[in-house]
Amino acid sequence: MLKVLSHSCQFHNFAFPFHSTAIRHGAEPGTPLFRVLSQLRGFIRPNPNFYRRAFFCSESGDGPESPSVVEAAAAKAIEGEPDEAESKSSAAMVPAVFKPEECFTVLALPLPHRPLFPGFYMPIYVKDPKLLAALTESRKRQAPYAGAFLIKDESDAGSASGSETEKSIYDLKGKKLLSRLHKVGTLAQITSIQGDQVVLIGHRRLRITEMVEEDPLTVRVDHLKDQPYDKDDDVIKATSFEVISTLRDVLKTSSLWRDHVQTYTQHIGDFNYPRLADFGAAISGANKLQCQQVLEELDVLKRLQLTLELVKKEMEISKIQESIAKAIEEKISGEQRRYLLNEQLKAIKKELGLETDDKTALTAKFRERIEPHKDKCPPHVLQVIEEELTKLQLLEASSSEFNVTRNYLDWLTALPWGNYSDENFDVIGAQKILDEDHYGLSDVKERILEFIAVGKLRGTSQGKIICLSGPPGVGKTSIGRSIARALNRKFYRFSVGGLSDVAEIKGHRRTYIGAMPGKMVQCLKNVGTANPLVLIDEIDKLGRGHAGDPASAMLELLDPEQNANFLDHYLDVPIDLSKVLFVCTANVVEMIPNPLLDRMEVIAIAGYITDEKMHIARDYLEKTTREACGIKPEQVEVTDAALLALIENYCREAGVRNLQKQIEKIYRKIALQLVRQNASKELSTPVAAVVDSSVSKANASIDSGGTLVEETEMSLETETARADQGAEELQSSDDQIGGSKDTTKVETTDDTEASKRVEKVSVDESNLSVYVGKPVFHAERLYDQTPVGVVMGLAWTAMGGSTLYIETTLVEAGEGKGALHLTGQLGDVMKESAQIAHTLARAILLEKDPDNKFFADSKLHLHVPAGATPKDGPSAGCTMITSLLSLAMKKPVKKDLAMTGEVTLTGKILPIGGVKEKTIAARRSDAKTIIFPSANRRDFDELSANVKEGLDVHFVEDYNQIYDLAFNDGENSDK
Ligand SMILES: Nc1ncnc2c1ncn2[C@@H]1O[C@H](COP(=O)(O)OP(=O)(O)OP(=O)(O)O)[C@@H](O)[C@H]1O
Repeated sequence: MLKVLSHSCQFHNFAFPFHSTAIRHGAEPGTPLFRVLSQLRGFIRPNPNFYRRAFFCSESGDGPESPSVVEAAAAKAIEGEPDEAESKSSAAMVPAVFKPEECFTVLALPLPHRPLFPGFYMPIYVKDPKLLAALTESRKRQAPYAGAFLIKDESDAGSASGSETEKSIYDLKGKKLLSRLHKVGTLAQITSIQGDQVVLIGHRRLRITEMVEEDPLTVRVDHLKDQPYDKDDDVIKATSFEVISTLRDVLKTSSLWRDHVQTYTQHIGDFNYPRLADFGAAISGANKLQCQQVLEELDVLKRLQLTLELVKKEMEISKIQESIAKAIEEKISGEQRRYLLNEQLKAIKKELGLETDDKTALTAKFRERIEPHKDKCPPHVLQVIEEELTKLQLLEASSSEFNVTRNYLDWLTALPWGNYSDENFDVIGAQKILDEDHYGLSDVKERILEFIAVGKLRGTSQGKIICLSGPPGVGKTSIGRSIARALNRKFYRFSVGGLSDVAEIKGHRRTYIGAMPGKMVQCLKNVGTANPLVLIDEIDKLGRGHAGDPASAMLELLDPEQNANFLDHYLDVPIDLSKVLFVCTANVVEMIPNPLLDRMEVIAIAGYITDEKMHIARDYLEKTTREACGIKPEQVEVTDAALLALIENYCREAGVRNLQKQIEKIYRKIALQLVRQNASKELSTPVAAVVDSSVSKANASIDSGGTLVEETEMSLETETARADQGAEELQSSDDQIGGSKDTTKVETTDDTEASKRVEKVSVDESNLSVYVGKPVFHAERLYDQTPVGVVMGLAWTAMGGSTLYIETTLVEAGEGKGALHLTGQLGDVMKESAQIAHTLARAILLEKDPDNKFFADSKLHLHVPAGATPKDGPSAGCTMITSLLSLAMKKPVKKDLAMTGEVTLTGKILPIGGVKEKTIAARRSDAKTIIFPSANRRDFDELSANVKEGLDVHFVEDYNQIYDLAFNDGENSDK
């Protein structure tokens, strides 16, 4: 059994003394071939191991070396001495003293990978003990020769892998094995046998003629001789030079070959053309069949040509190899360079103190941040910060845990621990600020001033929860901002409308990816002080949470008992929120969760009456809008009549947001008008002229345009044309906006500079619709004098108070037909209230007029407009009774009467809510007499004088009093 040691025909270096004699034989110095080979030697660097290199063996076999020397060299190679292993594939050249030409019967050694070329070493493994014994025997008999033959590929496909070929070859014997061997092989000298390892040296070409013995396979052979050739043949010379020059080219790029060539040129004495061909083929990486072809070729020229083909291919490969190596080297060296430079830069920066490494820089940053607050910062927080900083140092900078810790420290150190803004305890100054920002709202302002006064006396202020409730646009949010200004606290606002995730308030746990602290921690970081004013908007619209209850979380946040140690899930250290002043806003107090409401100080802002709105519009909204639009006060005049019309016909709601929008609309239009005027004037001459109100601005422009042409004597027609065009544009804009020419005045005052000329736009009742469109509200009042069966009631909505009419008519009359039909989107409570009213009205009528069977015999229809608006509540009870009685008695109620109050079955009048809103609504509808339950007297008394002014208000306990007021003009009423 054979196992080949090296896969390609690799040549091991063997320690062997150099033959200076070798150079004496062979190519003569001075011949061209010699010169080329000498040049080739020039590529070879001097090698200190040179004298220990191995050589080719001399084909003639008449060299001076004994087999024992060769054996020693082979043994060394097999043992793998370091200097020799370095050039495993170098060639070997061994002189021999035997007479191989006498060997005609040899043991056949199959070579699975490559043929053995004459002059080359090849170590193989012989696994077949019989063959090994025969080889050992023949060596002992001083005939240490065998035939080495390449194995043919099975089916010549060459697809079988090396190990498969070996396996199948091991099983073959005799003829079968013979048929698998190439007929041409090499006579190999057995130089050493160690265990199953046999080192062969190729000597001469053989051809198998017949089989002599089957096991081990022994064959009879012919010795092949190269065909005679002419040494001076030009073609042979040229081909061999080409082989040499190609080898030289390969040498330039491939260090692998250097050793081969070095060895070869050292043995230049043995040089001849056939040997050159063998050498080229043997050291090329060509496949075994191509090598076998070279081996079988006896025509020297052809052999050289075949070899040339192989070395050329080798050169191409080596070029590719070189470019690959170069590319990789460039890449690696580029990266290395970059890395090195970066490291150097870091080191330099560190040395200069410009930068420390990431972790140190981070730690320093956090320490620096906490340093100023260190004495004010609670010890437990300092401890956590220290622990986290230590942890940060231990963590790998690229780990996710590092990022989590860094973010956590970022939050923890960014909070204003113990950092409070200096509070303002100056009551007078605070009042000034509050008055500056808002008109009226005396309740709220008073409460804030009380708060400041307490703070001043105590020397410190305690966090409180104030809840501002009221319809939209009454200034709840803006007063919150103003309170913060008055108290000199930082302001932070967040809305909790629809909030359903507790994490928004309490933060996420740090374990979640993308975890964030809650709103309150964000607020503290944002404002940078621990005592801000936090406005929590829309607390009545707090969502119902699916995971956790936001209301309870809000409770923990707001409750002064609990929030001194508020625990955010993310921060995980208690925060003191007791110094924070919370102001909440709500539209409907009833919607606020009870435990929260319980802890709040509710201040209701009911809405504004016309008079208040006038003040707000004039002194606040107009001013801010004017500034926002960049208009000077002298450029515009909005008359009182226009404002009143705006409030009464366009903005009837309780708040002033809509009023603000309308004023903005007016001012925007004025701004456009002014800019257009200026634009057209730039085309014409600015001239000092006071234009009469009846003269249009367009004409003024045209006049001035004309003057310009005259004065400057510019006969440019185009200029005039442009002025004309400008005038036309202006005319059209006047038509749109100015409406009547008398109402929009343009005044041009002669100031020092022409640019300071002022035009005044006036807005009054007559041209208001040009700015804000047609009136939205015509009249809330449906009837001038309410007919029989109709009574004005008063209602409260989240948008403020409003008047509503209760209308009752007779559907049909007939004995026993008494019934009541209700319409107007009434809720259950209101329906019940209507039933009570029906019953009570019947009882009262019976009492007042026992013969009147109206209710018993009439089918009635009670309706509450507007039908599209859902209504509910018991406070229209007394209005319904009055409406029913009015119809029954066919008597209209007193003119300009409005009433509200819940009625019991016995006729008692119970209190209602929203007195202020209802009073304001009654005034808006021009009601002169109002009836309230007497229990609401206190509420009414608290109203400011301007709201109560000019109203005839009656407080009643019993329905009979209302009856008197409505039908008998109030003889017995209590005012
Ligand atoms: N009394 C007032 N004096 C001056 N300006 C006022 C007054 N009341 C309201 N405003 C102005 O009206 C506008 C609307 O007010 P704001 O937004 O505070 O209303 P709100 O009550 O918070 O409404 P919502 O309930 O819809 O949030 C603000 O520009 C505010 O300045």
